[in-house]
Amino acid sequence: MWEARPCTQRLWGHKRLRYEPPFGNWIRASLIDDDRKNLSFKGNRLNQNGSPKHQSQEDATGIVETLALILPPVARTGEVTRSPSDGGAAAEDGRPYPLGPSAFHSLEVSSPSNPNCTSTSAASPTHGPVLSLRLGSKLHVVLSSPAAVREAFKDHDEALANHDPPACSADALRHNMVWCPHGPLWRSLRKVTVRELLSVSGIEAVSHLRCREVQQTVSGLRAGEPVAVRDLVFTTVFHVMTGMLWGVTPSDDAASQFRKVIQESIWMLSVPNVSDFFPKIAALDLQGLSRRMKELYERYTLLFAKFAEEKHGEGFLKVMMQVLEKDDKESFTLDNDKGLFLDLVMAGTDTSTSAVEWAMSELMCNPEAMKRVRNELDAVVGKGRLVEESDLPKLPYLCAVMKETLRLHPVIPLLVPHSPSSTFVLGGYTIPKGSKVFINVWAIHRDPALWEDPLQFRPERFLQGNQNYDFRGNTCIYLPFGLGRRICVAISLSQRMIMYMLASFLHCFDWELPEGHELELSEVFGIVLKKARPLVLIPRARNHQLDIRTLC
Ligand code: HEM
Repeated sequence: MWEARPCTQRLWGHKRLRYEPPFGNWIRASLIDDDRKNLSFKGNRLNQNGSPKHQSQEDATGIVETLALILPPVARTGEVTRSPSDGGAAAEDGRPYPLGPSAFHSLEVSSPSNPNCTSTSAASPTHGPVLSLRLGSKLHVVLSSPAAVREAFKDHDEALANHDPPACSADALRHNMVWCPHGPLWRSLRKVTVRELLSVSGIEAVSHLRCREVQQTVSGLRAGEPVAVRDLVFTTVFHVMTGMLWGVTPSDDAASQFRKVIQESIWMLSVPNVSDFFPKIAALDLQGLSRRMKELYERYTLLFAKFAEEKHGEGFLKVMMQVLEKDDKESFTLDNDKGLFLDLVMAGTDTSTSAVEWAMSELMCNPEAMKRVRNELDAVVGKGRLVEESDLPKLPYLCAVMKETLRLHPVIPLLVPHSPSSTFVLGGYTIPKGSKVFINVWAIHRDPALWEDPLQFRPERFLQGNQNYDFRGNTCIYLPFGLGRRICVAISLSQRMIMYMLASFLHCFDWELPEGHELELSEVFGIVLKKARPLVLIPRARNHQLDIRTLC
């Protein structure tokens, strides 16, 4: 009845479910359900002229319905509950209302790119801006319009201040910032991280580190030799992060072990886990993911101790040790430090890597934009020296390229799922405590009612200095870093790293595709939205007056 096909690859970007419990085949079979394959994320199609075409906002439902694909059919009640006006059951006194697509028909939002244009039902054309899916025993809610998101985070910010930790992270990752419940521990961790590491002065203090790593990467490139952009960027960001945190660039062996831990942990967070849909049987750990995550965490613990020993704690670790020693008001321990460091490397590497890979891909598809970036770089930096971080504020077009990339390819397309700590009413519908709330940023960023030509890569739209497009998510129209209390903690650092890497790559080299390679922009949907096929490019030396290889 079930036939194995590489459908899981398209959905989650992994070749197979590696940790297969006794129920492995059963779970895999459900991922490959033939009847539902049309609901899966389709990948980008080609235009008539052969250039890659982005998926339209109408395909946004694909993201949502992809959620429905991840459960075994027996458990998937799968209903998309409709509001009364769509024929759904009306709410009765005291009972939770069904969630439905018409909830926001009366709420209007205007578009910054097109002020005359208003969006009502906004981003999810098939099911509307608010919908619910019952997957297993857990209610999933997806918000797909700025109005819905604004009401949720304006009026119910506190209730939505918890992330919903995946079952496999149970023991291992609960000490860290991303999954820690909203409360004194989370506040302490966030406060110290921002104050000591990610404030303007904290970021400035380690600019030499970013400079060293980026220059080393650039000088290691050989003209004419193909490189996988993803690997190149991952290694650079990874070294920057470890340098910032431990004050040490790990030896090749330790780095490769740590990298495996990071990549495997990220992979596991994207694997559909039965325990997430049936929390009552989570203790059985049917897929062995919790056990595997625990093993990874133990491996990481050894590496953490090794790095700390090597340098007796420098970088952020040194600061955290001092805080631990002198400030007993802070309610965290060395375990929290350990969790926090893992968190920062995990949250920082894959996201920044994906953003740079997407930006390079888009620029390769859009020669006009590429030319404009080049001209800007040559005018500001010239040909006699390398880019420096202090050049970045003078590169507005490059900044617009980064913003447009994060619009079309938000690297965390549904944000980290939030879990209401109390039941609240949103647009007339009840969102129950303990449900799982996703914000469909991907759909909002492609809504034609909010963006002119939403599928076109047009960095110019960000050049008007419109405050609606800042990274704080205040207007709920542009939210690549999320919004509210759990907004990304590293917005400034990410901006710097992404722009600096792009500027250096594009200033030093011309890039071309290897012969026979086609440029395509298909996406793989997971916790991080990645390019389905890694981008491979060949650097060609530019007409510079400096020898890049002699720099480091
Ligand atoms: C392109 C780069 C990045 C993007 C697009 C991005 C995006 C996000 C998003 C969407 C969230 C969740 C917000 C929410 O749930 O509402 C988040 C949270 C977080 N990010 Fe980032 N991020 C990036 C880079 C980084 C980097 C470089 C670091 C670390 C140095 C980092 C650390 C974190 C942490 C710790 C959280 C959890 C914050 C909390 O729960 O309080 N991120 N990020």
